[in-house]
Amino acid sequence: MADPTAKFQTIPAITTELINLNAIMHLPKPTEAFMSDIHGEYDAFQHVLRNGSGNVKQKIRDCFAGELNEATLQRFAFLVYYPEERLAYLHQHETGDELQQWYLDNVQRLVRLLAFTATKYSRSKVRKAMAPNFAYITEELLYNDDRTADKQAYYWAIIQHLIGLRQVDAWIAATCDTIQRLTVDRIHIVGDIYDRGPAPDKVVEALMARGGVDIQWGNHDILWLGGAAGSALCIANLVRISARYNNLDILEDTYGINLRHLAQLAARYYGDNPAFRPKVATGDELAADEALDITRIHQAIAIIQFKLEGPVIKRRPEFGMAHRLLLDKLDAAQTHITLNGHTYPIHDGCFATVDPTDPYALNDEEQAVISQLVTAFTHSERLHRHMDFLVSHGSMYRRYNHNLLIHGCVPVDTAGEFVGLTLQGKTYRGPALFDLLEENLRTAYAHPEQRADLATDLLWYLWTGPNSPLFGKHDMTTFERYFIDAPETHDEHPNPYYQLRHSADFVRQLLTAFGMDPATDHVINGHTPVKKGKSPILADGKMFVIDGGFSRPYQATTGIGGYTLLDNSNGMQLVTHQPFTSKADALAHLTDIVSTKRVVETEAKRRTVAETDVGRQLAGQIATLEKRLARLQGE
Ligand SMILES: O=P(O)(O)OC[C@H]1O[C@](O)(COP(=O)(O)O)[C@@H](O)[C@@H]1O
Ligand SMILES: [Mn+2]
Repeated sequence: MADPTAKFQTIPAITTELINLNAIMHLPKPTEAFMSDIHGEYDAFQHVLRNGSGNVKQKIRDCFAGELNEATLQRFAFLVYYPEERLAYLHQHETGDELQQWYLDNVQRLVRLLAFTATKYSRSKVRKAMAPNFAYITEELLYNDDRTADKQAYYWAIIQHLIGLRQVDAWIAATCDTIQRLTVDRIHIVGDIYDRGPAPDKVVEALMARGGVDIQWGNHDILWLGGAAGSALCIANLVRISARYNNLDILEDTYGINLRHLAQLAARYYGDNPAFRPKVATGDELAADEALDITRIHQAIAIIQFKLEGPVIKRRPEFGMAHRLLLDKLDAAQTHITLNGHTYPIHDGCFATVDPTDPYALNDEEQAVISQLVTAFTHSERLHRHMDFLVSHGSMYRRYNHNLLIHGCVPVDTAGEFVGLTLQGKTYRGPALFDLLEENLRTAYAHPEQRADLATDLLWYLWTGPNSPLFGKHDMTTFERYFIDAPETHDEHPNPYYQLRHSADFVRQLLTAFGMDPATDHVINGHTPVKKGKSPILADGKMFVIDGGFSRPYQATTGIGGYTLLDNSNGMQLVTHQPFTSKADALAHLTDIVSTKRVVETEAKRRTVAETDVGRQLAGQIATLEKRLARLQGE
């Protein structure tokens, strides 16, 4: 990276920058928000993003203490969250003088709220959070006090002009956006944006527009990255999940992946099958023929998936997955399967294309379908735009200030020793395992034309491998869950990590191994929904698990609508969100999803920028500039 101090070479320039940097070091640490397992629930995610996990309302309360009644406060809060929608509503209901007064009141309020949220930041940072077109006007409003008599006329003239020139709505929308950005400075997504819910693409678009975002890849995100990287197995898995959750239109409409060939194959070989009917949210009933089409596709792609697993498992003995070869354990009639010495009946079998003498061979039509899908995935421009963002802003784990972020787990044995993957005689475990997998992911993504190389196979390993940090279980028993009743075959055997992470000693060891401070730092995980009645705070507050069920199908398990963890200058808080009904509902009734905030760690002294990773970088710049200044002064 270019040296940020390079442009300061004269005594006055260096002095000014030193004053600026030293001032920034004393500002309070900006707020970070952590969310995970969004699983395509765009509306709920947007709501949380827009209300700053409840922080925007708190800022309004603090800024206007005693001035606004509850109803006005609520309306004003919704203006900040959804300016476009609230302005459209306003234009339908107010005209003339009333409208004029509304603008005067609300523009003034927004300026005050903006000033209030901006106090934590340097002027230059605030400017960067503004829409460039309005930066000049907004700064004039922000840094002029409307209460001093001679400024008042000037201030009001700007507001009147904004109204007169019909720019006021655009200014309001831009300013609300700035307030949202300043309320939460950095957003960490701890994995699983994709699968199960309706609009992961929109979640990615929103994150791209927002900036100040980093992502830890989740196992579901890997499927889509893998798809763009040309992994047939990742594609088969994600198409299967999209069919299962009635989300195939994301593929067709959003990413331009043509499913016609798959649908034709499916119609030829498969009929209705209760095990493969799509899961549909209550109220979203499907027409019978549509449900049947999806049920057929679901079977066709599941069988392609099980077939594709064979050659990869066989060519990668180092993955240790030979026990996942299942199609060859079916009997000749394909009505029973023998696993670990037990024979189980198969229900809802759909093996019309499986040749008992060569069960992993794709027939010609299946081969054509999967080749066409791979071509479509590797050529989808929109998918690549989204995956480029996930790759450039994402990683396998991240150390950020006092937190270590990991979607799933760090694979260990029951004694808590790191375990991993042995490739060409070398075993990768702990941080080295993460680094190996990340390096290969980047290689695979950069070379979508290579489809059977180790890097591409490792993408699938990330999804389902026994020592994948993103999966965290020994087996993914998809086949057994579709076809076998016996519940013992459905066990997926979580890694011992999930027991051990309750112990503060274990978490301290992890932190040390990842180069963090075991005394002050924390681990943040997503991935495993926190069941009703269980706490997301483990290991004496050193470990947080924030998969709270943004994913609607999992809300019955968690009983809530999601968590956000906040880390600000005063400490850490856990916000619990109630299930979100719909955006229309929220807007019609101005209902926030009720959130409770629990303080989980309080700082004795307000933390400043100096105590953050950015602060450490700034300290380096200060040292460089001080040396340069001393040299110039000595000359
Ligand atoms: O709820 P479904 O659709 O049956 O999915 C269950 C499958 O999803 C997994 O839990 C992986 O997905 P998650 O990362 O969301 O946990 C598998 O371990 C399991 O086999
Ligand atoms: Mn996950």
